[in-house]
Amino acid sequence: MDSYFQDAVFMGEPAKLSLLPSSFDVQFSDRQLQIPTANIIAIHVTHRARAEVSESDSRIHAALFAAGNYPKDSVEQNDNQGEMFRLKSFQMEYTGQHLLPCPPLLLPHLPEHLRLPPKNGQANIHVVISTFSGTQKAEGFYELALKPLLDQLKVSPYAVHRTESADSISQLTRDIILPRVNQGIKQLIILLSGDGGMVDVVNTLFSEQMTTANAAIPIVGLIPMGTGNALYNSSCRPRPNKGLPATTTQTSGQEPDGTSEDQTRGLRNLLLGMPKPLPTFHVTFSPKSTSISYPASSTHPMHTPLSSTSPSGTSTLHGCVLTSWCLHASLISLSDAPAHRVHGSSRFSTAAKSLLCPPDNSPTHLYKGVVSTLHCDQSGQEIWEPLRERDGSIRREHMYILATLVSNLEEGFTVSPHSEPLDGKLRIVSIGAVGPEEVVRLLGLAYQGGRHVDDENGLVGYEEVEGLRIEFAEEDDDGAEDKSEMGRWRRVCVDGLIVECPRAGWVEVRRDRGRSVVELIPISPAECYPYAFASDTAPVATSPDKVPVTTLSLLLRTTHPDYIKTVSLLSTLYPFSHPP
Ligand SMILES: Nc1ncnc2c1ncn2[C@@H]1O[C@H](COP(=O)(O)OP(=O)(O)OP(=O)(O)O)[C@@H](O)[C@H]1O
Repeated sequence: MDSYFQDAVFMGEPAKLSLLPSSFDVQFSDRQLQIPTANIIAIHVTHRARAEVSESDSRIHAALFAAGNYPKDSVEQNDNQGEMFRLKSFQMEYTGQHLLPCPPLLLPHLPEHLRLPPKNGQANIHVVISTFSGTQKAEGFYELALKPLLDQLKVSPYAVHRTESADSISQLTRDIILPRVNQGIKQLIILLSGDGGMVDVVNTLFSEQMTTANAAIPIVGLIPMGTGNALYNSSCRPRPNKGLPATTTQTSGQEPDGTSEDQTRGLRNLLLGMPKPLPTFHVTFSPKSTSISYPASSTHPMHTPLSSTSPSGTSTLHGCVLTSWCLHASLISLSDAPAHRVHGSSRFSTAAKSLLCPPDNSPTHLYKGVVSTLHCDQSGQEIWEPLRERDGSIRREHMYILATLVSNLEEGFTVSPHSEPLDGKLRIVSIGAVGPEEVVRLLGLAYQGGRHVDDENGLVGYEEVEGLRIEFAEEDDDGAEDKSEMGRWRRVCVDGLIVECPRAGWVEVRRDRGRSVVELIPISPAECYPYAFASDTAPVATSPDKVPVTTLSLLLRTTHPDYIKTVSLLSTLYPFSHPP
């Protein structure tokens, strides 16, 4: 294989460096170190030498940050849930005229959003740790990976906020972020959470007054700490099934070698990505709709009336991921119930089982109502059209209804394969009255890169729409043992929030067309051009009076075979110091 080599000193020891599509290689005289490219956060130029550096002394100094996840008590575990992450730096120094040839990962200087100065003594970079998200790993990730990275990069002062209740992120947004937004002060929120944290930020900014002209929309850098992380998996990392261009360093016909992966959990995007407006939608609920939650102390759901500012009594929520009804909404709602929460991460499968094959042997529920989609014709005229059966009749029973702005609901579940990161297009996925085996088969195809939308039997509807309306024809479920669950078939999910509509109620979803309230740092340029590391890439020339010092940041995973290989080498050279 043709490759580019750079003579170097790596942690004080002579070595040859090369950066290939799949790995960063350090070749010592007696051994080799290989680090997967997927774990590289960035190569950071921290210093450029003065003009007095002579041509004969054109050494380039570099430091390498490495971070990895490892089991809590140094015990190897095989599931992702048990892993923790950490960051580590390595110093490199290399000679010659060229900077390490990896422009997509090169960070010549900190991006503007990490250089936001404090104002009146208050930091404008906020780290928000959602302590309950996912399997509660956000605090550990902050301490072991994010904090050391921010500190070593010497980013502007930042404030750290930890959630203490389900309302913490909304409160922070309302009390601290929003007033500064209105003063025109640019802020960065580094959000360690699942989709729920983003929904709280978005809804608070929509619900509170954002004075128009002067408002400075906050930027969000998302660090995925939730269960599904739909927004992150759709907009902030490349999809595994998306093909990448071949390069001269690849043997013809070879699949890309894991290079499309980004295992840095949002840290690479934070350093190398450019903020983009986050598309959103709004959902209007008929009067008397209630949000559903399960308080820790109770096995019964709590119904809280949605607030309404409309004279007609309707309520509005905003979202950036999805609105669903039928199986998806029931699944999210049921899996949150205490009876299923006790199953931990397998609560979704136990909830799915009880919905598809009810324990009392009753048939799988088919959801009753009329669902219409909204399109605009060429003159901008709005046209509502109900979903129909093949014979042209209006469809009145449904199994799966989901409108989404994103491609993936979790890493491997591609619900909307045509959705591109932040493209702002609302797409609906619909399945009519099919049995449990069929719906399992169809949704299984979504795990194969979204093949369900091309189902040969034409059972899956998939189209881009402007909006969606559901008119419920579900009566109360008299069979429900718990009377507070009687309206369960009229529950809708908006980005994880569950709302129950009254009998004969309705829901309407529309794309937001106005100004975004948040900018998201999406997929980084490094992900778009991962093969620019290849040998045919022209190295970045550096004149002798511009000698950069760089930092290479890596995130390593203990369970990845490459990591185990790498760490066994690294640990003999530079032992990790485990936290107390
Ligand atoms: N200290 C806390 N006490 C109570 N609730 C909290 C606390 N911290 C966070 N929460 C709530 O926990 C929920 C976490 O949701 P989030 O979406 O971040 O994670 P998730 O549901 O595990 O992941 P995803 O939505 O990606 O599947 C949010 O509703 C948040 O408000």
